[in-house]
Amino acid sequence: MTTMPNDSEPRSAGSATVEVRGLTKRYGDLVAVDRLSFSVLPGRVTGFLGPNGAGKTTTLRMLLGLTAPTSGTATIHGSRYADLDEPLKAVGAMLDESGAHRARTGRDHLRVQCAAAGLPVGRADEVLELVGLTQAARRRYAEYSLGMRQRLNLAQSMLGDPSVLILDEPANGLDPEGIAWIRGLLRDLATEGRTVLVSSHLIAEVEQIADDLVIISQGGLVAQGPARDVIEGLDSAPRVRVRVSRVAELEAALVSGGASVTLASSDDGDVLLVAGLDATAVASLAASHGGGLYELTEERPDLEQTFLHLTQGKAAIR
Ligand SMILES: Nc1ncnc2c1ncn2[C@@H]1O[C@H](COP(=O)(O)OP(=O)(O)OP(=O)(O)O)[C@@H](O)[C@H]1O
Repeated sequence: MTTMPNDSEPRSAGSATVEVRGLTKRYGDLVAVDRLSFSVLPGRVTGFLGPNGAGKTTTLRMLLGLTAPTSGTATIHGSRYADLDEPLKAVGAMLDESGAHRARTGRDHLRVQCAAAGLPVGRADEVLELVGLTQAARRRYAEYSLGMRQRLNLAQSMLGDPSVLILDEPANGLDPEGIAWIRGLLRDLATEGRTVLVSSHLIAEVEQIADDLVIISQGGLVAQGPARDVIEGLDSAPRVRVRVSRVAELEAALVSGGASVTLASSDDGDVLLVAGLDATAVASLAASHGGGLYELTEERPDLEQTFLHLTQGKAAIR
């Protein structure tokens, strides 16, 4: 896909290229990252997930040598970022803004970056093409939409043709077409053998693209592993919603039948939310104990709700 092969870096799947071990960051009394350990494999897209404030950016900044850990280690190809021989070829990063001057064109911004990094200036046009900004290359940064700025930021991270990409919320500001595009690009980059670590606070955003997931909450690890296994491990079992005339009697029968029951109110009166029994079992108990049956439906919590519940409760599912 790119024209600057970097033969010094491994491109085949194998052992982890990013390793985080016991990583901790304290700001006074606040523990932003708490003894975090995880590994990221080459040739795969790894989604780094957590709600706002979970510690994702702080972790990525420590990986990139921008924030000093309180304790623990974060390495790329076995070295701390500061010890990498050719950091721009080893790692491309996208954090916050690109730092582009508002009056400068996107192309000139990248050319300046090339010159500063000792890369051929022609590389600027290659990465602009890669992110679909060729048409806008000569427009000033001030005129770029948020989505275009994200693309330029991504182009900048690709300048050194890095084998590891660390991207903080790259889909922010992109429209649905842009999101589909970035998914395709990340997939291609991983297929080329690169390590792609991409953060998000929305599980749905990375669910379709990530091969692996690392989920954190309040600075600590909640789950990590192949995305399919992690998602299957989330408690997304359906629950049954039932409305009857004899609510208390049915509730008692459900509980003695082994269900866990939550009483909620709705516009139509009290409703029982039942987990641990399927709809047929609930219907049968409702027929014998509930009196008049007004409603019985099966609800499957959506993935985002399950993720929020998991990270708020910080229940470990490893
Ligand atoms: N420089 C700092 N000084 C003090 N506290 C900080 C600093 N940087 C981050 N924090 C705090 O550390 C915690 C983790 O923040 P961080 O930005 O890493 O989370 P995040 O998961 O990236 O969230 P978001 O998606 O909102 O950026 C937050 O409580 C934040 O307020």
